[in-house]
Amino acid sequence: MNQPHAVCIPFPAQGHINPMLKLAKLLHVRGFHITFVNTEFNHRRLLKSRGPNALDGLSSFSFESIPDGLPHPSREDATQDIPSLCEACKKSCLVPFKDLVTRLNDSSNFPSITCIVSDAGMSFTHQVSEELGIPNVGFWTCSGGALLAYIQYPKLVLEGYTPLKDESYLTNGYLDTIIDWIPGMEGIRLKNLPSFIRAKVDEPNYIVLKFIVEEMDKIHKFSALILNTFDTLESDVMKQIATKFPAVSYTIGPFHSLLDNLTQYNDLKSIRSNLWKEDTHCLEWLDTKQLNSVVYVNFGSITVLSNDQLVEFAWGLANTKMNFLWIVRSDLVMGDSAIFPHEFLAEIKERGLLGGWCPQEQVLSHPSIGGFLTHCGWNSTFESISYGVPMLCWPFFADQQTNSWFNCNRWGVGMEIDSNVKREVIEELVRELMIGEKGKEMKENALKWKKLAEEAVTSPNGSSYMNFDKLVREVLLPKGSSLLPVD
Ligand SMILES: O=c1ccn([C@@H]2O[C@H](COP(=O)(O)OP(=O)(O)O[C@H]3O[C@H](CO)[C@@H](O)[C@H](O)[C@H]3O)[C@@H](O)[C@H]2O)c(=O)[nH]1
Repeated sequence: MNQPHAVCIPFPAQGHINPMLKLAKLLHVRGFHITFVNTEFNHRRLLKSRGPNALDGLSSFSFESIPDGLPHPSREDATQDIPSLCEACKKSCLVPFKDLVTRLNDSSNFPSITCIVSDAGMSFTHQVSEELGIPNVGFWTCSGGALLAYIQYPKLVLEGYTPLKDESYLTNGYLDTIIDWIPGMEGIRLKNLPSFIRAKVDEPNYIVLKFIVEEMDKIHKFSALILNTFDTLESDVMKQIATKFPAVSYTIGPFHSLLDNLTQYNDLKSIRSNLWKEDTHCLEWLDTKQLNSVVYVNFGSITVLSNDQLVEFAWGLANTKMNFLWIVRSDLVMGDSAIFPHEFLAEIKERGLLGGWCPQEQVLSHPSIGGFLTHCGWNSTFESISYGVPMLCWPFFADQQTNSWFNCNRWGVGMEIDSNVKREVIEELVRELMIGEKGKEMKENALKWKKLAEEAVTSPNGSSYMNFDKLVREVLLPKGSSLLPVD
């Protein structure tokens, strides 16, 4: 069998699994046999949310799982603790991953493995790649801007900007310091860099800070780096990134639009990666609403709120008297389930819909959605940009602060909410987003980016379309392998 075979391994969290699955589908459409590797915990969750046969039935696209090394969690429907996951993946995944790759390679049921496509945060895959002689291509799931920011971390540590010495640095104006030595990100402040900059040595985020510094040190080992972004959106940043890496970076986003343009993709549509059960009733509800009249609220898969914050958001939204769809994940509220005041539930009856998890791309592309109140995870940000939806940004952690800065300061599609959330501010900003002058301007900019995103994935000259073709031919495909034509 000389079919090329890619083993795709995401970092085990929703915001990494989703784009990796899309990348795997893109490769499958080009003729690759795919093995997609989840952790056992996430594999179980997928089968629970999508049904026991959800991952069967497609030839040349199989799912495998490896243990993550963490103790059995108290709940199966919640995101695992991120610092613990970072440590566990580093310690526990190498051996089972190597065993899996060896077993697949020795089996006559599968074509030989021709490349590993690894999340850039799963650097143990380098050892497997080196020992078994299989090329390893990295997938960076955040924006180019976030990559450029994270590349600065070793220098920020060396020069004493981080970890913070004590609590007082969070409030004494220190985080407003402008960092003027990152070309491509002029004007950015410490507080707009990925949030781990705020870590103190005695807190869990320091584990993530250390993890990132170590991973950044190894990122140059990948034979190429893939990004879910497009050239015109991040041209300055991508020019800087090109000077930092010997390996070429391939910007091939938006993945979902590139996929939608490929007719062979239809066969793959049933494979989805949501770890929570999707509620599609919201789409029918959206059908009953007018054009651009609904605020969509979703904080992704990791953000947690205190119940007080939840209540401030709730009343802020209710007081606008506007329609809204709010996805309240079962683990959104810290340590408990969400408790909404009865008066709030009565007040929003006709115009507010609460759900547990939704098909986000279908929601964002629905004509009744006028704005998105988001935590600015890169997938949500990029999906919003590519569907032409302006944003109200409440960055929670990681790269979200940086994405919010780009939304508000470079792309003209966002306004930021202070982390100390107050209902009056939410009410005012939601109104501005939906019916204000600034909102109109942001909508126009978002539609401009949507058009540019569509151009990027269009055959034959779109930058992402061409980059994907180059990635397959120049990096992923071994010499002499067959390649399916793209339509
Ligand atoms: O109800 C929902 C909520 C989310 N999603 C999808 O889930 C993904 C969520 O990803 P993202 O918006 O990036 O948020 P997080 O889950 O928080 O993502 C993590 O991973 C991202 C990529 O590395 C980082 O940018 C974030 O900061 C990090 O928190 C997206 O594809 C959404 O379309 C749904 O389909 N339905």
